[in-house]
Amino acid sequence: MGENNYAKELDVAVRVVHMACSLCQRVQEGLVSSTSNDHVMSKDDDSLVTVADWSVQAIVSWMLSESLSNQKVSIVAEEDVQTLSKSDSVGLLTAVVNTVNECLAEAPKYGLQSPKKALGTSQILEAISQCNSTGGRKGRHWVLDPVDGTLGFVRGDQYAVALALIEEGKIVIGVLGCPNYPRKKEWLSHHHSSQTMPKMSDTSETWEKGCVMYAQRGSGEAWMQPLIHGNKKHTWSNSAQRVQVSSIDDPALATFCEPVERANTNHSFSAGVAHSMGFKKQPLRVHSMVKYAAIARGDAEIFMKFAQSGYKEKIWDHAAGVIIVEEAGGVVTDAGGHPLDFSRGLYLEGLDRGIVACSGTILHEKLIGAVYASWDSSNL
Ligand SMILES: Nc1ncnc2c1ncn2[C@@H]1O[C@H](COP(=O)(O)OS(=O)(=O)O)[C@@H](OP(=O)(O)O)[C@H]1O
Ligand SMILES: [Mg+2]
Ligand SMILES: [Mg+2]
Ligand SMILES: [Mg+2]
Repeated sequence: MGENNYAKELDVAVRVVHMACSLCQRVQEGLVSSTSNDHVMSKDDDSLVTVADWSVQAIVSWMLSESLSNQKVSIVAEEDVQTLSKSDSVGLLTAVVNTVNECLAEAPKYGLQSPKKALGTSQILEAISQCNSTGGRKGRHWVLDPVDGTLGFVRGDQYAVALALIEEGKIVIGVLGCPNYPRKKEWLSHHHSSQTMPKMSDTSETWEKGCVMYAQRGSGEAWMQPLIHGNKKHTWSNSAQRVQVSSIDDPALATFCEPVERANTNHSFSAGVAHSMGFKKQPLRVHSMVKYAAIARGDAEIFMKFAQSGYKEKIWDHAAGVIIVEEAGGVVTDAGGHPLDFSRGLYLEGLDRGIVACSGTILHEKLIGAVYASWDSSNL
């Protein structure tokens, strides 16, 4: 990964995200094939959380502390142990403990060290709850969304594992695991229930899906690795392929993506923007930061998200995706054209209306203009 200030951090982060992807695949297969949903819970805000969300947070927290123990590890992450510690969550907690230990036992496959003995419940709860940093403009903070797009995850569809490092308020590393990223970009637009694509739960080697992408600030390069698949006795090999944004700058040929759920973005506003831009294609609605991955890989040109006013975007929903798109040659700003500010704590404070990511400056300038023009005439 070249000589740089963050070589060790990036190396550990990429390996641990590979481990997390494997964990998620196993849990997702179980969820999709099971008739009960006792490994999925609702949080106080009615959003979903699963065994995978807590388990990934635990393994990332544990691995970062163990592997980078010469530094104090500050982690800002989505999950806490509130729901998991409730008296009626014993079954869930047992599932998390088993999932975490099963995953950590495989660490040597990824060139990392397993714990000497299986972690106990309290160690795992501690690893999860230690990710309670609030970030900010001083020092180093890891930013983790253990499962982004939990709804997609539960549906057997797209989701991502997102890990970034922020130093003095700036993102310096981003790693994005996309376990269901399809081999053919056309399959991104198919829901998992579609008859025309291989089933998401098909882990055979004939359909190699999934990747881990990563980038480091200022390198001008973004990279992608295939997931380590199946039961093959792989030893870690760091084969990576460079990714770059699309060169399409004609809106008529461009693909734009947006969140699936109406609750998370204003579909009719983005449809108006798309119309005035002259986009011809239907929007690509995909769960999670896989949308950023699609821009970085050149499979789509635009990502727009306009959350309801009053909703504050969280840094873990964007950090890894933003740096990967930028280093792959793209542009990410708020709807006013200003860079996103990751230095103000848990939220993207001061965000102007929404988030736009584009494959290049030509589309970006047009898009910002189209958002301004559409804003006044909309009743957002
Ligand atoms: N009301 C509202 N508005 C906007 N955004 C919200 C809202 N509520 C939640 N979230 C965050 O959206 C994250 C999921 O984004 P997606 O792009 O995957 O959404 S969608 O499922 O495709 O609709 C999701 O991330 P995860 O919780 O990690 O799945 C949330 O952080
Ligand atoms: Mg969530
Ligand atoms: Mg998220
Ligand atoms: Mg999440």
